[in-house]
Amino acid sequence: MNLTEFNAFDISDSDIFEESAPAPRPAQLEIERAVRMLIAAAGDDPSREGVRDTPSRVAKAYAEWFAGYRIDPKSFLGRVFEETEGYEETVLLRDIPLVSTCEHHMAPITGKAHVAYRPNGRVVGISKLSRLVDGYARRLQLQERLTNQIAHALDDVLQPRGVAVVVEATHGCMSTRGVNQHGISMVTKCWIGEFKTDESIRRDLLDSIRRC
Ligand SMILES: Nc1nc2c(ncn2[C@@H]2O[C@H](COP(=O)(O)OP(=O)(O)OP(=O)(O)O)[C@@H](O)[C@H]2O)c(=O)[nH]1
Ligand SMILES: [Zn+2]
Repeated sequence: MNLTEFNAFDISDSDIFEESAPAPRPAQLEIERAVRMLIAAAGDDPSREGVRDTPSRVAKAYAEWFAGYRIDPKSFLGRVFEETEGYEETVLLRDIPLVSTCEHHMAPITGKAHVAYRPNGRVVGISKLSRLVDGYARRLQLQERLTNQIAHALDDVLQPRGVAVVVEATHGCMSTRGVNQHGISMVTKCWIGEFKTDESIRRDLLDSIRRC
């Protein structure tokens, strides 16, 4: 897509969803123009003092909310450590804060992810698990896809004996519009390897997530 020819209504799915090579994004001024249109559509006056700078703020916010299109989250797992002293039990990073955006309504998804793996001689720095979650979350997402992407990335790179990802999140599109229901959370899970085949390992993990 040529930026100089950009029209806000011409973005196609392939422009947005190319996995490894994200498409160029609309220029700042084009985003601001679209946001002014949305302010007017909401029924307000885009030239009013209070909202005059809102389009540029929203453009900046987009860069944060959708930073995940600019990176390959798997690259965070590039550094692995092999001196694990034979540690073979589950490694769990619990309660990773999650901020994402629902692809159906562009409403916030907020919650927590729990990411676990059973090492096969190699471990990663635990902060990289948080970065991995954030990298996939900062895109337009379905919770199911997000859960699977995190798990399969960890499995591909680390090739551990098992991977488990549990995501619990609330969807703004349910709490602020539509059914307008608060206090609901969606729970999604992905089990790979020993977490899928061994029920006691899975149960032990769920116990650890609920509280050590
Ligand atoms: N499975 C799944 N559904 C989601 C997710 N995020 C939002 N949804 C749902 O996506 C659905 C979209 O349904 P539609 O009927 O096309 O849209 P809608 O008319 O706005 O639906 P309502 O939200 O029921 O008003 C809704 O049921 C949302 O609750 C998600 O991560 N996973
Ligand atoms: Zn939604």
